[in-house]
Amino acid sequence: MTVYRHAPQNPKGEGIHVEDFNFWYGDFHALTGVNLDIAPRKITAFIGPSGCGKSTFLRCMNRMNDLIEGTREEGLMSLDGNDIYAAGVDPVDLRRRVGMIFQQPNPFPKSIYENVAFGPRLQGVTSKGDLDDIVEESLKRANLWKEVSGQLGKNGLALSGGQQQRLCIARVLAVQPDVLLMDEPCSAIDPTSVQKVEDLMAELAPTVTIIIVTHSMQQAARVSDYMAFFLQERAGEPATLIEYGDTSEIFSRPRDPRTESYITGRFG
Ligand SMILES: Nc1ncnc2c1ncn2[C@@H]1O[C@H](COP(=O)(O)OP(=O)(O)OP(=O)(O)O)[C@@H](O)[C@H]1O
Repeated sequence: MTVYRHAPQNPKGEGIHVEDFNFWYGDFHALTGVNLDIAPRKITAFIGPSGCGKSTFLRCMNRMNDLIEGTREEGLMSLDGNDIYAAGVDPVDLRRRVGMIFQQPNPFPKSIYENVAFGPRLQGVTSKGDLDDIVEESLKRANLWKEVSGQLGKNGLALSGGQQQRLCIARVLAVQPDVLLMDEPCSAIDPTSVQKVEDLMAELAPTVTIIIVTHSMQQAARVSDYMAFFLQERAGEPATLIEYGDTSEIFSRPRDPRTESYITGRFG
């Protein structure tokens, strides 16, 4: 089954383009016939019931699933016109351009400074002045600078959960990604921190393409420009994209009755 749904206007061919994409974990066909274009420098939310492949699809976008043995994909997925699964693409380089934030904050057991400087150092930045500037700018972009500027030597793990999540965001921003993948980034942090992460997403969106997996319809409504609804209709069958479009339109006029059932809380 191939489902093609409304794609945002994207005249320059930028952003992530997906065509008839399928994905398998061993024999299990997890995703089928996904077609969509992710708008550059906007916020797109992936929604759907548990197990409908949202995280799987997100992880395909920076080839994180390559790290799981026995996985396989078919179809096209490109970033700014370049096939990310083409031979010769270095997944490590791809993951610098397409950074990821997980549900559980996962700072390194190092200082705040070293967490943020880690990626730039790997990229060959050695000057202390340059690293200081990158650390400060990244922490500012992640809305954490004011809280930690006087204690950059403190262990990242000693921060609160919400601060740790923003530290992880600063660590990703330090290598200047084009895309930020966020897999339920707010489900393990307190409400005040949720607000800070959502504010920061809005601040970053003009420069970074953001894709967020969320179980919260309220969060999807608050933060996203576009929304994609995934569904696995029957156990054992692959999930697929059911509806995709402008968030406010999907909430006010869903085109598919299954989307309407989900957003009105009738299942999932
Ligand atoms: N590493 C894995 N190996 C095998 N199957 C997997 C693996 N990860 C996920 N799956 C299966 O793929 C399907 C999609 O899972 P996925 O985690 O992508 O869904 P999801 O929509 O993100 O779910 P949730 O909202 O609960 O996080 C599920 O049937 C899941 O059991």
